[in-house]
Amino acid sequence: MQTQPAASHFINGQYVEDTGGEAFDVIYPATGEVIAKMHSATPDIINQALDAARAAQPAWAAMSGTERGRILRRAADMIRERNHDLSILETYDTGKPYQETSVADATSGADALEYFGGLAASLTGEHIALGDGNWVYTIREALGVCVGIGAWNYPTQIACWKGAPALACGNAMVFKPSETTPLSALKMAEILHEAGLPAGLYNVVQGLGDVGAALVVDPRVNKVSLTGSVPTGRKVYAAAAAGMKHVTMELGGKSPLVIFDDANLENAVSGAIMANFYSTGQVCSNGTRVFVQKGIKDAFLKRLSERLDNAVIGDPMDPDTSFGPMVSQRQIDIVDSYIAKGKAEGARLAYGGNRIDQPGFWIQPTVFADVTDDMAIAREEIFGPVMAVLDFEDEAEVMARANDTEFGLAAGVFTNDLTRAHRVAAGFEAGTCYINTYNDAPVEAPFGGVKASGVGRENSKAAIEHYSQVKSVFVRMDDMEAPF
Ligand SMILES: NC(=O)c1ccc[n+]([C@@H]2O[C@H](COP(=O)([O-])OP(=O)(O)OC[C@H]3O[C@@H](n4cnc5c(N)ncnc54)[C@H](O)[C@@H]3O)[C@@H](O)[C@H]2O)c1
Ligand SMILES: O=CCc1c[nH]cn1
Repeated sequence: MQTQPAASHFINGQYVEDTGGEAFDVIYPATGEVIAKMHSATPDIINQALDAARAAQPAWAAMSGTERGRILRRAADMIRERNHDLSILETYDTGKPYQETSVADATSGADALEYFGGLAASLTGEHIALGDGNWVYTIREALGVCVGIGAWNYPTQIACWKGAPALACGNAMVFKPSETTPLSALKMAEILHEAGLPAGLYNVVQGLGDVGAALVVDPRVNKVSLTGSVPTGRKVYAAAAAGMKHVTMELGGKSPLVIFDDANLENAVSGAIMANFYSTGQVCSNGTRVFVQKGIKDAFLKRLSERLDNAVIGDPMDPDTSFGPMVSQRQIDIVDSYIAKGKAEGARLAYGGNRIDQPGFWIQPTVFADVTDDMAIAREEIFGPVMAVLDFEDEAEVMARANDTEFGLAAGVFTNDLTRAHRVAAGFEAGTCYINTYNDAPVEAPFGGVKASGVGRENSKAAIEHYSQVKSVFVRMDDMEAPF
């Protein structure tokens, strides 16, 4: 497959290059090979993208929602038709196994375009009756130019989760993918334009944090949506606030997964695997603090080890492979440092813990048992395949401990006690909660965090609130009065 794109950026409906921008390599995580060479956006490239977005947006907003939606839904169909090639590209970009990318990346992007394309025609205001026959109507308006900034773990999904609602509401988008995974957003831009999106409405510019920062402060930008870490979120939120811009912040987490001793063991182990090892542990909502009630602890750890032995670690392009490499040298070094901290702090290494000696960024799925709340591996987001198993005695105790964190992205519970399940879900300080399941993220449901994990919601009708604003128009039918 040709992994080198025609140029680094996609602006005003076409590929654009500016070799004056700092060069950077795209690495295939499974082998460490360079698969593309890109250039970071120069100030001129950023200007071109924002000017194109600004110029194209009013006519797009003036189109009917039905027309806008038709284009988005056409793009969704095209993504599905090309799912195989897009999934291979996503695997090159991220290292995630094709077994995953073929069902969870381009398809998730297509779901978002289909869902928001379907909603576009029904984005309406309302009529509000006042006294004496007077009334107010509301108009749901686009915000203008939206900037999307992506993380590297779900590059296609993030490009679409931000682009689809933005475009459905009549906005233009300038999207900056993560510098680690810059390829697939360009494909999304290509497909959207092939589907009929007018030029200038979905632009992709490449670069590191400085390019993102330049976009956030630009006065032509009305809204910023970031998917990234909490430290980056704090900077981007502050910069956006200075310009009084709308924001969505999809940030990191250290989510709890609570397993009671009445849970179905096999399902609980499946939940813990999905909460820690899918995408080689690089999922924002991962339940990496696995609280296991003492009565089920030994059985849980035994069955977890048996199931982990079944992981197929190998060539990510092989459809049988279920566990791939980490995304980058930087990320595997971070994970390694946390494994060292876990050992140093006295946690018991129950599974894995070693790098796999081959080119690329390979590490074993890793489980620490006997973890305590104060350990770094229980408090800080690792963003890799490292599960921390903590013991607990009762519900009140575990709820206090589960919520004792600055994060609040997700939380899960496994139990067969119906009332306890709902009580626990209600008590979690988290934006996305799971009962007897983990890490589902369908477009129909709101997704996002509370506390330091974020502001706003992606997906579902809730996202519309974050990509549009409401104007109230007061109408007086009788005479207007004044005091003098
Ligand atoms: N809540 C969610 O939906 C969600 C989803 C995926 C990933 N994440 C989080 O993302 C993190 C991993 O991704 P990452 O390592 O790419 O995160 P990161 O914060 O390092 O980078 C995210 C993006 O922000 C850009 N950036 C960096 N500094 C910036 C600045 N000052 N101004 C503007 N942009 C800037 C980067 O270039 C990148 O595109 C984890 O914390 C993970 O939990 C959250
Ligand atoms: O990485 C965060 C978003 C997500 C969660 N599950 C699938 N995608």
